[in-house]
Amino acid sequence: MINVNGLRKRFGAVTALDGMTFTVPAGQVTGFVGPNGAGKSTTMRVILGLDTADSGEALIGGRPYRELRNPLRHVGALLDASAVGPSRTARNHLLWLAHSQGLGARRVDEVLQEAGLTSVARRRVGGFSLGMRQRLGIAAALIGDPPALMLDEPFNGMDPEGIIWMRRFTRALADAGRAVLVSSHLMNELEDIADRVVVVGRGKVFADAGVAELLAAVSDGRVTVRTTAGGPAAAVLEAAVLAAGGGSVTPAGPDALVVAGLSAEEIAGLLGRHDVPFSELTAHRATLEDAYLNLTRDAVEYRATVAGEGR
Ligand SMILES: Nc1ncnc2c1ncn2[C@@H]1O[C@H](COP(=O)(O)OP(=O)(O)OP(=O)(O)O)[C@@H](O)[C@H]1O
Repeated sequence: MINVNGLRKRFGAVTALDGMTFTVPAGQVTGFVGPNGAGKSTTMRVILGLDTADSGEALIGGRPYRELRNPLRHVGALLDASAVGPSRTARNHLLWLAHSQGLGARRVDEVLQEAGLTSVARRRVGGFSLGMRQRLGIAAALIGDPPALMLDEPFNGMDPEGIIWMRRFTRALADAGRAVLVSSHLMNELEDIADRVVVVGRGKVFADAGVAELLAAVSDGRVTVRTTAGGPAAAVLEAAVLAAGGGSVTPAGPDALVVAGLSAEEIAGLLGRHDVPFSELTAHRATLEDAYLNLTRDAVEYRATVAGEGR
């Protein structure tokens, strides 16, 4: 588990962190979302001891990074995928890292395999695409088989196939019991992989909540019914909505109705019992992007952050 508690950090006149506080629990993907300049990278750098906070603390498994012996066995990070020397081969880069942590070549070959890099292991990193560099960054983060991982904008610059791979991989890392922190400036990148999201702006946490809870808050429970029997369907559903004490049935085009106040299961049962034919029922699914907009809708301070700090 990673604990970040009251981190403050200034760079000259810029306040990068302003009391940043959150936890990254084991077995979950925690999304770390906010606009450019919100303080995500600085937080990760402080956790990893690459930057020092002016005050507050960041703990990995209860200890600050600088107190960890063989730190890569405690936490792995994907920060800047372009940071590897271009003339090194992927395998040599990982061997060097492994040796620094008292690990051998066997572990290197394992992580190369896990990251899907075995076939290019002896190629120079200078010729790697950004996607391959991201995979190498993941292999490096995993070298010490750490219980905690931090991935800073892991989807940046990846092609669609790489994005799918990275999403599945991230999810699997958490399912295997690790604490995983994934930063992104786009909420929808975290759809289906994050269990929780920590939304940040101007160096502090703006919202910290479970994804299921966030989606439930914005889900309006509407269902679209596609049917050629619009009249009879509307009659049956309007009666049911009335009996349920609230909701609505609204025509939407020549062969569709939008129903609020009844679940898709209830609608299917009702239409079936009344022999009203239908070809499709679609429950409207709220997205994380909807949740993000809902969270930040009333926040003047946050809107100002979003509008003013794009790089
Ligand atoms: N080394 C530095 N020197 C001066 N200012 C810095 C430095 N590092 C970060 N900052 C500033 O601190 C603030 C937070 O930056 P940070 O990179 O942590 O944000 P971020 O949320 O990770 O955004 P991005 O997605 O753009 O990386 C920004 O205003 C940034 O310009």
